Amino acid sequence: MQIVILGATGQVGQALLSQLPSAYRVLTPSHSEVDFLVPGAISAYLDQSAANLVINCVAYNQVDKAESETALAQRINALAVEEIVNTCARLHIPLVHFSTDYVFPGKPALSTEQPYLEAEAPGPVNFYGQSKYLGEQAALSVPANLVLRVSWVFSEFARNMGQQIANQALQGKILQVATDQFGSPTYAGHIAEVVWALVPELLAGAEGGLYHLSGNEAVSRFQLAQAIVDELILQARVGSAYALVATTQAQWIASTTSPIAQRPNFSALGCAHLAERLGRPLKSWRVGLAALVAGI
Ligand SMILES: NC(=O)C1=CN([C@@H]2O[C@H](COP(=O)(O)OP(=O)(O)OC[C@H]3O[C@@H](n4cnc5c(N)ncnc54)[C@H](OP(=O)(O)O)[C@@H]3O)[C@@H](O)[C@H]2O)C=CC1
Ligand SMILES: Cc1cn([C@H]2C[C@H](O)[C@@H](COP(=O)(O)OP(=O)(O)O[C@H]3O[C@@H](C)C(=O)[C@@H](O)[C@H]3O)O2)c(=O)[nH]c1=O
Repeated sequence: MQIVILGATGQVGQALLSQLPSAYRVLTPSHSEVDFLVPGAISAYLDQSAANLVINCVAYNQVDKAESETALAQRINALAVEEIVNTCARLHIPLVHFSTDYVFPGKPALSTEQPYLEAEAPGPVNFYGQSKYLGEQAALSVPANLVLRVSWVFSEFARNMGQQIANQALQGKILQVATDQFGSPTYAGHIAEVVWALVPELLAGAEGGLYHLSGNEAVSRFQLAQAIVDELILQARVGSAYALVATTQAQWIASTTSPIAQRPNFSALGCAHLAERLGRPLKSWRVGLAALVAGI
């Protein structure tokens, strides 16, 4: 079986490759080989690929910049996804695609809120979320396609918020982190595990659908950063006296000079639906902390 992974240099792409089951041959075209900004490039590549399944990890992920670079975000997160969906449908092969918690407007910033379920109405509050919403809806127009909404992804691969926090702490910088934004962190290695568990069903013709996939626990940005610092201390990478400074989103926005997009206050994802399909509970995001820190 031949699988095409688009965006294999990103953190989810690298996690998928690091756990690639030996049963599959994989093609990983580079950004320049299949540039999502070039209409027709994706279909031309997939047409000659002899793929049995496509996994799309490409995204325009810069939440703040997306507010001004709307055409770029729209092209990569929505229009290019439509092109993948149409090509996969014509070739009669399934697509695995990723969406985000930022399709939701957010609930009040309280750790006691119930995580979002798939049945709840989206309503993005920023352009990144809006473009991802259009992309996921295009993918879901074909029943064979699987869309996994993931959130606050971190890993030992590529650039991500977890690495940013760890690097700043390692440099001894004072790190101010918001206590009033809640979400569910997701370890990219766990995303890969789940994808490879579901691929055999998809290849056998099972329906895809929409599922939430996260580390199954709502925490604040501050709690996530604290967990990373605790791991740095545990691995003796920073001294035990290192302390984070609690802040609020409003203070964080006020302290930055560049324009900031609005973000949901609480966007944790509830994963019971996916756990049922997998026949096992989702793993905690905390399983990825040791790998994150060891990789820096
Ligand atoms: N990161 C996060 O916190 C979250 C991510 N997601 C979703 O998960 C999925 C995977 O994200 P993640 O792995 O973090 O993303 P990354 O930002 O780590 O990787 C993005 C990938 O897209 C590629 N890419 C960017 N622009 C183009 C283009 N014009 N043409 C072709 N390739 C391009 C990059 O290639 P190169 O590096 O070579 O330029 C890279 O391989 C995405 O759908 C994302 O929206 C959802 C929620 C949270
Ligand atoms: C870097 C930093 C962030 N923050 C807080 C404030 C702000 O709300 C939020 C922004 O951080 P980031 O820019 O890293 O996060 P952001 O880019 O908004 O992260 C999102 O990325 C996209 C791709 C997704 O799909 C989402 O699931 C989510 O992971 O974190 C701090 O409080 N202190 C800091 O030093």
